[in-house]
Amino acid sequence: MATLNLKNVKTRPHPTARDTAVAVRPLSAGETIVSVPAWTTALLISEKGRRCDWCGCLPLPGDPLLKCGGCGSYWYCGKKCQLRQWKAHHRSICKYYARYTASAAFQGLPDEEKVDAVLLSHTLANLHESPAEDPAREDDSSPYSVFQTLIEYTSVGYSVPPVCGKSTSISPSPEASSLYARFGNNNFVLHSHLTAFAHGIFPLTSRLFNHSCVPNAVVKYKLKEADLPCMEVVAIADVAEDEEITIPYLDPAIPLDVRQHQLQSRYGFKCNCVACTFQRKINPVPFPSPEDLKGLEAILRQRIQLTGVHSHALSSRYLLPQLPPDLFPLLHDSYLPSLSEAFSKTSHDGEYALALEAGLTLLGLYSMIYPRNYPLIGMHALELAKTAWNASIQGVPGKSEDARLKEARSYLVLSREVLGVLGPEGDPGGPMEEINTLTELLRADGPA
Ligand SMILES: C[S@@+](CC[C@H](N)C(=O)[O-])C[C@H]1O[C@@H](n2cnc3c(N)ncnc32)[C@H](O)[C@@H]1O
Repeated sequence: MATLNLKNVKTRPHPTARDTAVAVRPLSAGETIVSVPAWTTALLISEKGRRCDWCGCLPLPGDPLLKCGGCGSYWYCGKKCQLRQWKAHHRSICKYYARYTASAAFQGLPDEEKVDAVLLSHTLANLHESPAEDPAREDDSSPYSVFQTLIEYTSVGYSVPPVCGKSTSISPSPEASSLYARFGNNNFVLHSHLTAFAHGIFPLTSRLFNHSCVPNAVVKYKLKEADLPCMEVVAIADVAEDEEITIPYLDPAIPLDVRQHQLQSRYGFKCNCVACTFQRKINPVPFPSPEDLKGLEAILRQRIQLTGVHSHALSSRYLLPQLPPDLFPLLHDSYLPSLSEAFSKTSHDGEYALALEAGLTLLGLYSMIYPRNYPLIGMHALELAKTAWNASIQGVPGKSEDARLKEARSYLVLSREVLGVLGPEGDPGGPMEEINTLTELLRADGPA
């Protein structure tokens, strides 16, 4: 396929990744770079019967999902979603689905692969079912054509899962093999408020965006009844014209070795982003001794300098490579998980003073590891705001009620700013609604 040239982004050759996406014009944090409807999706096993198999929406209260009368295993918001999925692929799957999912070949797959097996079945059925509507084989910008140009999965030893349909053969067809060869390193896990609910194929996004552990864009999903989920790639930093646009293929906070292994085995490349390069240079780091830890954590909290006004309290530059050597032990693989667990446990147990201290330390660590405006920072700031609010209600010693409320407000402002850059996504409600509710409660509690 030739280079792509869209409104905000185009492809440019890359020395090792074939192509990369660059901005066609300057982009601001919060701008949607591309909007790509799913080609096909498949719900996670845990979400079956909970949301619509077509549009991914949750049912409205008092309006249960409609079950497919044929297979009894697909659920829809209503007739419109059902009809659309029927035409897209369900009519060639429905009567074989029960036999397929009960088969030893399907049952033997791990859950994640079961979802990909169903996704492959949907995709193949879609190709066979709608040739007239699918301009695929001629139109070079159709999802099918773009998908066929994607880089193949290089991992050795994967096998093509069984496909649902008339044939009971477990040997994959050349078409199934060719599609599946691009699944592992190109497909996406759809999420709502950072919680996964489906796997999906978005060929244009796969064709465009490379990975970085310090990305300047992230993906989110918009859900609308009767439409397939739509992916939006959103800039989380200002991007200059011609600058590369990258997204995270995995959580940049995963320990370096695990991250590198996953990027190599699943995507076939060695990541040379600024975070990996720096972490490779300083690895291995010692675990901080209990005596040192208290002092290092205090420094981390000071570095945040949460002024109580806005996210500009967090630096706009990516600071990890400037980390003073004294603080390197905080990058030990087991430190972040233990700190995160300490925060969850203490806030769950109502030990709010301890939770607020651990939570602020964790915010300090996140702000070093993640780029500014990374959604998880906003989610964590919201948790901290709720914890500070609870501490104010409980009259937790150590600070006055007013000081706790002020703390809650400052975390809330940070959370709103960071999640505001991402904008609305996923299911209704979620963090933005929680931020609005808490803002009202805090307003009722007197002046800032
Ligand atoms: C979803 S595609 C990205 C688009 C791809 N560059 C292309 O030209 O079609 C994923 C593949 O791109 C390559 N890739 C992505 N990020 C990379 C990076 N940071 N460094 C090197 N290769 C990368 C890998 O081959 C990976 O399997």
